[in-house]
Amino acid sequence: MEALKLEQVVKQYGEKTAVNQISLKVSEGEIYGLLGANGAGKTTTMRMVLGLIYPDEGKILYNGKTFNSELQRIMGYLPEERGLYPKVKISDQITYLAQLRGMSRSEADKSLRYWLDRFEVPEYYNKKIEELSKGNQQKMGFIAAVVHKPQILILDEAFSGLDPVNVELLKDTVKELRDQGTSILFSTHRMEHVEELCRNITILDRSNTVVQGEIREIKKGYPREQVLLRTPGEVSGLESIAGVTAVKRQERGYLLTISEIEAAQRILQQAIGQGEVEHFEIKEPTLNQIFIRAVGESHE
Ligand SMILES: Nc1ncnc2c1ncn2[C@@H]1O[C@H](COP(=O)(O)OP(=O)(O)OP(=O)(O)O)[C@@H](O)[C@H]1O
Repeated sequence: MEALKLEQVVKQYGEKTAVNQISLKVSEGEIYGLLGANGAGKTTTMRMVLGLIYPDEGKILYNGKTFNSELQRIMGYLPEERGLYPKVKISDQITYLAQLRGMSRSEADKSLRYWLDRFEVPEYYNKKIEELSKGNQQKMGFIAAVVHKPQILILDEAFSGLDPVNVELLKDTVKELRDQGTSILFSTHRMEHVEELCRNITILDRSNTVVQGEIREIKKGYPREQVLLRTPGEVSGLESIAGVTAVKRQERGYLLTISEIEAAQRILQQAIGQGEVEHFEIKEPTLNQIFIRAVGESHE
């Protein structure tokens, strides 16, 4: 049974449909990517899952059951905008939040100390949020979302404002939580993070689902139209090969765009005919390219 299941969920704000019939399933121990352009309906969907707002139509099921207030104990949320109070001591507010979600004071304190140690900032225990940098505030928001060991974790732009070292730290943490069985609904505009973390995704565009499924399968449905060629020297005549529509010179070779897969063999032959080939690759489309294409197409 899925930890989280949305069936044909609709949310209206007056005349405006913010989310139009979204359906998706998140298994136990899965990171599920919820993607979309600005205003596509991601935050609205997450807020419905959290029970902060109610769907106008459709169903949301948690381990097969509909929402009840007890469920708040098993859910954790890192909102896109910071949700912690700037002037309250970190230990006070995070242990308070954990207690609201069913932990005892001492369990909450132990869990907070574990996370502060894990992020190598035990000294933040006595600090206020306003005393921290933006990135470190984001890390405290993350701790507030996971301190009570939620089974369902909702992360809205979890890595925004973090430097590359902290992005890696949080990514590793998210993977670890997944491996421990947490079901994670993950929203971001950074496609490379989705490629690394998620198996299944939904791409929303202006409240509608435009792409859905396993990333590996989705990619098979898009043509492979880029060829990477690395050669020590120059290769002439690439532009005039049949099926080649663009040639970009790169640091150590070329990135070519092709309109038919047969053009790839012709490129390879042309390059071999003129000397050594260090690397040749027909690239599968990136999620970034798929996103731009899917969202672009739905606007046409
Ligand atoms: N409280 C509200 N009242 C009226 N309209 C709303 C409300 N909240 C969201 N909307 C509208 O619903 C649509 C979806 O918004 P939502 O915040 O879910 O998008 P999003 O995908 O999270 O966008 P972003 O990537 O910019 O965070 C938008 O058109 C937004 O203007």
